[in-house]
Amino acid sequence: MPTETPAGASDDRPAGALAETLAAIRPADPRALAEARAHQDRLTKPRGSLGALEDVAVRLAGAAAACPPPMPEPAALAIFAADHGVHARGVTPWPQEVTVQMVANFLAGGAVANAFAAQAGASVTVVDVGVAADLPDAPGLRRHKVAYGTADLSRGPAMTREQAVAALEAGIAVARDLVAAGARCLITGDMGIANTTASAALICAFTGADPATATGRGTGVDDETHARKVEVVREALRVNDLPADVARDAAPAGGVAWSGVRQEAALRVLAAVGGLEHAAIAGFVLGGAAARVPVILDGVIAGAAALAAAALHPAAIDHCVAGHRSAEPGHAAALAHLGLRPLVDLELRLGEGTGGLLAHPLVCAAVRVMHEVATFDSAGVTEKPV
Ligand SMILES: Cc1cc2ncn([C@H]3O[C@H](COP(=O)(O)O)[C@@H](O)[C@H]3O)c2cc1C
Ligand SMILES: O=C(O)c1cccnc1
Repeated sequence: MPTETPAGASDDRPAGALAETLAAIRPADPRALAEARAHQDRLTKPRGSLGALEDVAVRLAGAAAACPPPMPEPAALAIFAADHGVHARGVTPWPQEVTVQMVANFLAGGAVANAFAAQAGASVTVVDVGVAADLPDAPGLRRHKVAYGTADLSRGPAMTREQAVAALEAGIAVARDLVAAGARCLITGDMGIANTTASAALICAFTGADPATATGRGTGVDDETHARKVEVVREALRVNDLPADVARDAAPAGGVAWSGVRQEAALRVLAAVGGLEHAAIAGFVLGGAAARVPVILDGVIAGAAALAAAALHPAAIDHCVAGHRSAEPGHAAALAHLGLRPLVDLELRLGEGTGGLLAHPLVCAAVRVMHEVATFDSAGVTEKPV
């Protein structure tokens, strides 16, 4: 993995599917945004009375470059599964084999994500990007294994640059295929024991947050394990030479145009402290954005991955909706940095895509208003005097 990037060297820009996807991403369309805002104000309701749902509908109009935007259904959930070398540091009480066991559970339809997906009418695809075991064939399983888990991010880079790019491109391919199969809304999901540690490290590197504030209790670790987890995140940032100025390099700065240097910094951070599922989710976000299909982000793992996607191309976030805010403290930091307001806040701390799935009916309702609600003119309702 390159540790230094010659400034502006175009040869170091990502090539292949990643480069093509980045080149295809367009920011929110200003005309559709303005039209959607104006349309909201003509509907038979007091201005602003649908609160954050109005913002969601306007956001999706900008993303689709169409007013009203297409209904975001059917939805497709992709659960990206991978293992983590940092598991060896005792950052979670759960054995690593729970990752592969939960993959089997998803495929059998027995997880919370399956129940919520059934409720939302969403399809479920499980993607092996880096589970530390071989999986038998099963309907609904996609194989994109890049490695049998990452290396320990507290001892050195978790991935090589090539592995990070391969996982990004796996996520891009999954998004492309789900859209080709008819999905009009993508929902991110994850499974990977120990992945809240990698999430915290990514959030610190991309936002400059301190490990003590960004590192949470994940599946519910005790005080002693939490203290160790914070130290492991600190070590990861030190060992991988990721001080606060790396975050400045890699993070989107208010819509500033992206550059090869920024992309290299983003790839370096992602490879150093990310998981294979984080890279794949970042690619999934980029793939949805390139296809102008909205992406509902799940919890802290998705938030960390979206920071990587934003660093690769800030406009990708124009196509995202934050499904919920997880109980993990780093998630709030990630959402604030991305400028995203979560739709649901139910103290969930599960992952798998559960928070994204719960938000899907809200996103649909917000868009349906744009399609079906009468205007003051069409319904003959008197507006309040100005
Ligand atoms: C049975 C079970 C099901 C899960 N489904 C999602 N996660 C969530 O918990 C894990 C992250 O927490 P930590 O960093 O503390 O290990 C991830 O696998 C995440 O998807 C689960 C965790 C468990 C144990
Ligand atoms: O925010 C999440 O998605 C989350 C939190 C704790 C454990 N697993 C996932």
